Amino acid sequence: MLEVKNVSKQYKGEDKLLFDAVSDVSLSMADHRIYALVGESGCGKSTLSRLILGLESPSSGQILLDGKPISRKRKNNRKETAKAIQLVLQDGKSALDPHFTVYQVIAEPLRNLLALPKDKERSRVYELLDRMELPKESAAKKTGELSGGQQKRVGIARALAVSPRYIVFDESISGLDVILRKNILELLKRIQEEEQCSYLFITHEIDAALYLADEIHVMQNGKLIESRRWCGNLDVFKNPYTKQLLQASHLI
Ligand SMILES: Nc1ncnc2c1ncn2[C@@H]1O[C@H](COP(=O)(O)OP(=O)(O)OP(=O)(O)O)[C@@H](O)[C@H]1O
Repeated sequence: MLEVKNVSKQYKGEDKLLFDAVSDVSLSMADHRIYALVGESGCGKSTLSRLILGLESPSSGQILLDGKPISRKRKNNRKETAKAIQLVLQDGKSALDPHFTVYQVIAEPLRNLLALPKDKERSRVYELLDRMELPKESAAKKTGELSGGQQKRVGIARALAVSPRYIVFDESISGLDVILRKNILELLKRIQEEEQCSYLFITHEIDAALYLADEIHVMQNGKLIESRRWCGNLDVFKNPYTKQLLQASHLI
């Protein structure tokens, strides 16, 4: 269980005053489920994802993995957290070093976190390429030579490599055309069923959240304003802001 308990994060704004980028957020993530965090740009989604990954510390509150606080401060803790929770970033181009080959990018967490022998590492990389529907030959390509959709698949393969229990997707489908976006969403759904991991799927696109998630959490100005189990009935959403998001996506 991954638990976000009354977490706040303050930053200094341009006026030098502190403000809450994330304000008193609580969220429990069980195993084998998909959670979506939906909200507009600047509402605090990425800040919350950095806190969950232990890349930053909360100003107050706690993030607990199986009851223990998440920390990347010590090397051992960092490795344990990274094995359990992986991140897929929005933009394949900036998330992946364009000079590295696809093989190097996917093998890196296997080396750093699992220290697999070379033959096992190789077979795992090729297995992941296959599952991501990427051709074998792409292993030798530099990531900068790939299309946007292929870069996203490499980013997902890299996150999956160590079989994490949780994967945080931060705007991972934005910038794709409609067909690629649908393909990636279908792929994510299938992978989650196969791997039985949990996702925190962070997006400003509520329709994508509804396609994937078991639970929808809506964020505005750093706060969670509505959290619902998604049962396929849009009437469950009561908050006017959520309704605005649904209207903007032509869902109501
Ligand atoms: N390191 C930082 N220092 C100061 N302010 C920050 C920092 N990181 C984020 N912020 C501010 O905190 C608020 C929330 O930002 P955050 O990036 O978490 O939002 P977001 O919902 O992920 O937006 P986007 O989808 O555009 O990335 C914004 O006002 C942002 O400018």
